[in-house]
Amino acid sequence: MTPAGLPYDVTVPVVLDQVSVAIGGRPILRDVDLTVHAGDMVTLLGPNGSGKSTLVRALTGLLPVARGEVRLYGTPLDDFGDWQRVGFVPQRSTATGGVPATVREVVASGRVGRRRLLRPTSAADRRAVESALDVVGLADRASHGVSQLSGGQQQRVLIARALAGEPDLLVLDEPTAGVDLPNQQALADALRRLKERGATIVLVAHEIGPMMPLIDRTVVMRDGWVAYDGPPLTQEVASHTHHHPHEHDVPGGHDHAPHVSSPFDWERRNRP
Ligand SMILES: Nc1ncnc2c1ncn2[C@@H]1O[C@H](COP(=O)(O)OP(=O)(O)OP(=O)(O)O)[C@@H](O)[C@H]1O
Repeated sequence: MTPAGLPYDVTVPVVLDQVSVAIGGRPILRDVDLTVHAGDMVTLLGPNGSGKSTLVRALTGLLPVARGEVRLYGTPLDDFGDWQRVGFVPQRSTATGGVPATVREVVASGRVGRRRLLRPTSAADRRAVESALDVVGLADRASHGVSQLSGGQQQRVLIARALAGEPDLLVLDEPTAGVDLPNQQALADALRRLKERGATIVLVAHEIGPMMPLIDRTVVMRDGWVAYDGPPLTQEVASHTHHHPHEHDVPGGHDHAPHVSSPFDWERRNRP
């Protein structure tokens, strides 16, 4: 309920309302306001360490919120139970490493939220799995072990797993990091098909590449703030947010986001 006692709009997939997140007592997200409208594809850009992963982990309920509220489809996260509507593709490094499963098994695990408990897989489940494998171009590898695949192909397995769940909202955390152009193109094609079905997509990315034409809106994070929220940024402007390979070497405990001289500096909002 809103403060005025009215129900929230159930057609709006994502609302972050003044959300702050702290990790180990350190503020990571500060008073973030973000609304994602149904059917939109929104990309989150920003320098390394600016809080993009933290934001998507907070909105998928993987991280607790210190202040403010996250609502999915009009329901505060604490009360939200419709998780089968939400697909999440985590950063690759945290995913399939060492899992002795076949491609088809991993993709089929994406149907778990759609199946009734302890029921055998239905024809609809099998169709969704085969179609997802097809979309990411891995139908011919379905019985291979995931660990035999390249990094880019493993990433596509995770995407197929999310697609198999036929999500209304798909959240992807850097699916293109370290992925070659053909794999990026395959991902863009998969996302286009999902979008044509009316799905809402939130994408954390450093490289936009072939996904640029699909994007409805860009949000740029800086130091845990929303620095820009508006029309899609051109590749040229987006390139100001490039990875700096040595940032991970900087000891923690202070903000290591590099200074980026770009339009975001003067378009920044939400500063105290
Ligand atoms: N588990 C954690 N423990 C301590 N600090 C963390 C943790 N996760 C994230 N952080 C810190 O939070 C800040 C934001 O990290 P986050 O991963 O959200 O940024 P990002 O914009 O997604 O960066 P990247 O491009 O590296 O993925 C960083 O300073 C990071 O060091």
